[in-house]
Amino acid sequence: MDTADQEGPVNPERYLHWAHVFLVVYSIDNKKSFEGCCKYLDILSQYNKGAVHESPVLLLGNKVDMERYRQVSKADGSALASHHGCLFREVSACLDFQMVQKVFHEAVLEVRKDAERSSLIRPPLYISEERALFGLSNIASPVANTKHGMHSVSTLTYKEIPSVAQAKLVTVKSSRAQSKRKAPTLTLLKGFKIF
Ligand SMILES: Nc1nc2c(ncn2[C@@H]2O[C@H](COP(=O)(O)OP(=O)(O)OP(=O)(O)O)[C@@H](O)[C@H]2O)c(=O)[nH]1
Repeated sequence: MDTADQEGPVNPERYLHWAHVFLVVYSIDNKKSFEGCCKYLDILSQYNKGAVHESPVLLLGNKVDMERYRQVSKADGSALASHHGCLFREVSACLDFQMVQKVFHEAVLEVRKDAERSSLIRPPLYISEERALFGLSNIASPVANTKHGMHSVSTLTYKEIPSVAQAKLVTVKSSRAQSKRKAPTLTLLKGFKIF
C-alpha cells in the first residue's frame, strides 16, 4: 500500500495489521519529507513493540540523483534508521531501477528471516473452532502467544498447519464451471485455510 499521507500517518490501522514489511521513503532533497518519516517510524516502532511478530521496517532515502539539492545527509538518515532498529538504504527510483529491485528483494528476505525465526521459536499453530484433527488433540499444553502475552488455549481446539511435505495439491472446480467440459480449475494447497 502506498499511503500517500503527505502530512504524516492517517488512520494507520488500515495497513498495520496486514502488512508483512514496511518501506518508509523520503526524498533526500526534501527535509520536510524526512521529518514526516519520523512520525511513521514512531508509529511502526510502537506497533512492533506490541505485536507478536515484529514486521521489518526499511528506511529509504530516495532521489540520490538529486545530490546537488541534498537537504538530508546520509548520516542523518542512517542515524534515524539505527534509532528505530531498521535497515537504511539510499536509492534513486529514477536512475537506478536495479537498486530499487534489490531493496524490494531485501525486504522480502527480511520477512522470510523473521518467519523462519518465529517458526523455530514455536510450532506453526492456529486456533480453530472446528474439532481438532485426530491424533493431534493430545499435544501437551498448547499455548497461544498473543499481543497481550501468553494465554493457555486448553479450552480451545487447535490443529497444526501441515508441513509442505504433508500438504497435498488439490484441484477444484467452481460449481458453475463443473458442468462445462473444459472448466477452469483452481489448484489449492490442501490443509490450508483461506480466510
Ligand atoms: N529525480 C528524481 N525524481 C523522482 C524519483 N522518484 C520519484 N521522483 C519524482 O518525484 C515525484 C513524486 O513521485 P511519486 O512516485 O508520485 O511519489 P510519492 O511519494 O508516491 O507521491 P504520491 O504519488 O503523492 O504518493 C514525481 O515527479 C517523480 O517523478 C527519483 O529517484 N529521482
